[in-house]
Amino acid sequence: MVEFDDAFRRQLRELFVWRRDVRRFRTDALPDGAVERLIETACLSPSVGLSQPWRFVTVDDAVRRRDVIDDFRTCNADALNCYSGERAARYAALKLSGLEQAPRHLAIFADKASEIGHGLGRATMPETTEYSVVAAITAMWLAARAEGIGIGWVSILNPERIGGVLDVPASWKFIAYLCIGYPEAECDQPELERANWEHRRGADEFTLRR
Ligand SMILES: Cc1cc2c(cc1C)N(C[C@H](O)[C@H](O)[C@H](O)COP(=O)(O)O)c1[nH]c(=O)[nH]c(=O)c1N2
Repeated sequence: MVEFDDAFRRQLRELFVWRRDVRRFRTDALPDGAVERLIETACLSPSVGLSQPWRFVTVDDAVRRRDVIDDFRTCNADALNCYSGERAARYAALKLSGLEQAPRHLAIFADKASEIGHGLGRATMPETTEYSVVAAITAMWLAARAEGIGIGWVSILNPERIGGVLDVPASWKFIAYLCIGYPEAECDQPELERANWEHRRGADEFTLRR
């Protein structure tokens, strides 16, 4: 049996504190196999019925990457139009993706048609397929940070267009597009907090007692 001591627990807590959503990447390449190793770790995550519905698409083709960046620009311009006044000015000043600089792009889908797991746990809650994929992404995010690798989750994208650009099966639901690379800097505070967009709140604010 493997046991974890207090020193490990303290370090694990630091890992959670220092994990960041990264938008500012160095452009130097990651070591060979780094992304593949992160995918392997992500595959250790819990999944409904052990269905392992995560599907990973590494995106290295320059044309496809450019199409994704163009889609981000379109979606981000549309998003800006949803704000007005001072909030719009603040939104416009945010950096909301590192798509241009990040050396690696990784798209992640949930396979809604997979029969792995034989439907266990999904009859009343089919959305647990997507939840399982998100659990894997969170694991990857933390595992990456433990190696000094940054991940930025980009959701300002059109899921249908991304599915088309990447030519994936129709049953794959788009979950996330990740930028992966070394961060320009490390920080223990969310970038959106530093930019005065929103602040991290304490657990009490989100906890009901019954
Ligand atoms: C599902 C989902 C989707 C997105 C994000 C996160 C998650 C969980 N985040 C990152 C988000 O802004 C960030 O996690 C919070 O601001 C908290 O910061 P840290 O992750 O603690 O650094 C994010 N960030 C960004 O700049 N562009 C984006 O499109 C998204 N989309």
